[in-house]
Amino acid sequence: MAADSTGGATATTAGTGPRKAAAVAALRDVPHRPGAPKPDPILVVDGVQRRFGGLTAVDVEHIEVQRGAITALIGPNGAGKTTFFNLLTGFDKPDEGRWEFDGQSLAGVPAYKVARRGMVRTFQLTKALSRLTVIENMRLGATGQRGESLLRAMLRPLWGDQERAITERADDLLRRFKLDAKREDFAGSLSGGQRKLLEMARALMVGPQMVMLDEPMAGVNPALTQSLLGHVKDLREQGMTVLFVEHDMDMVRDISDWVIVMAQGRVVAEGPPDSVMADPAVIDAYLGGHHDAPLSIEEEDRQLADAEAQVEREIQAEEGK
Ligand SMILES: Nc1ncnc2c1ncn2[C@@H]1O[C@H](COP(=O)(O)OP(=O)(O)OP(=O)(O)O)[C@@H](O)[C@H]1O
Repeated sequence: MAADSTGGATATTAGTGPRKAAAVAALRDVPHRPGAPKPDPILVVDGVQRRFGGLTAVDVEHIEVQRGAITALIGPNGAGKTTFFNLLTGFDKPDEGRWEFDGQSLAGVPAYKVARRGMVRTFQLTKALSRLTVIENMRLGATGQRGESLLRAMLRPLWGDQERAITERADDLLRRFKLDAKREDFAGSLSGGQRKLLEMARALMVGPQMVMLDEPMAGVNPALTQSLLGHVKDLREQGMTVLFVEHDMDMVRDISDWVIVMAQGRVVAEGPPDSVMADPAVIDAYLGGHHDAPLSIEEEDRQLADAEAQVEREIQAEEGK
C-alpha cells in the first residue's frame, strides 16, 4: 500500500505516535548482529560491492531494512555510506550484487525509475537548483529526477490536469513544511535548515514508500533542529520507511528505531541505538576515533588508565636513566 505522503497538516513534534511503538515492537526480537533478518523487510540487499580502482568502497554481504521503521546508517568518514545510498537508488552502479525493494529487483534500474517505484533519496541543492525557485524545485521532484541536464525537460510546460495536480501537491507539501511563504523565492536564498526541508519536501513529490535522507541535520541551525526531527518522525507516522545517513549522534539516538554501522565498506554492527552506541567495539573502532559519539564512562576510565600507565612508564624510564 502506498504511504500517504501529503497527509498530516503539521509535523508531530513529539513524533511518538502508534507507528513508533509498532516499529519498536517489530524489532524487539531481532538479533543485534550484522545482516540480521527483519520480520517485514521492505529492502533486502545481497552481496553489493563497489570498487574504485583498488579500493573496495562498499562490500555489503546482507542488509534488511524493516518496513515502517526509521533506520540510521552510521560509520566513520569514508565508510561507504554515501556510495551505498547512490548504488541503491540508481545513481551509481555496483560491480556486483542485487537488492530488492518491496519484492522487486532494483539492480540496473535508473534513478528516476527507482524514485517512481517508491524509493527516493534526498540530494543536496546544487548550484543549478539554487537558481530555481522553491516551487520549480518541487516540480522537478515530481519527475523523480535530479540534475542540470533535466532542468530543460522540467521547464517544458506540462499539460492542464497533470500540471494542476503536481502544483496542488507541491503547494500542500510547501504548507506542511512551512515553506509556502518562500514559494517564489530562489532556493539559493533559503537558510541551511530551510534547504533541508525543501530537499525533504521535494523527495515527497513522488509519493514514496521509502525515503533515504543523506545527512538531514548537516548545516541546520539549532532553531530548526526540532522541526526537522519532527518532520522525519512524521514520515514514519504516515507509514513511510526512513533510512538516513547522519553524523549527528544525538539525532541518531533521538529518532532511530534501528542502527546499522558501516566501516570500510562493510556492515560491522546492528541494533537499537542505545545498544549499538554502548558497544565499546563500535565506539572504539569506528566512532571514537573521530568523536562522533560520546565515550561511555567505562571507555573514558579505560583511556584514562591507559594514559596514566603510559605517563608512569615514562617517569620510571626517566628515573632509571
Ligand atoms: N567516485 C569516486 N571515485 C573514487 N573513490 C571514491 C569515489 N566515491 C567515493 N570514493 C571513496 O570510497 C570510499 C567511501 O566513500 P563514501 O563517500 O561513500 O563514504 P561515507 O561513509 O559516505 O563518508 P562520509 O561520512 O565522509 O560522507 C572513500 O574512501 C572515498 O574516498
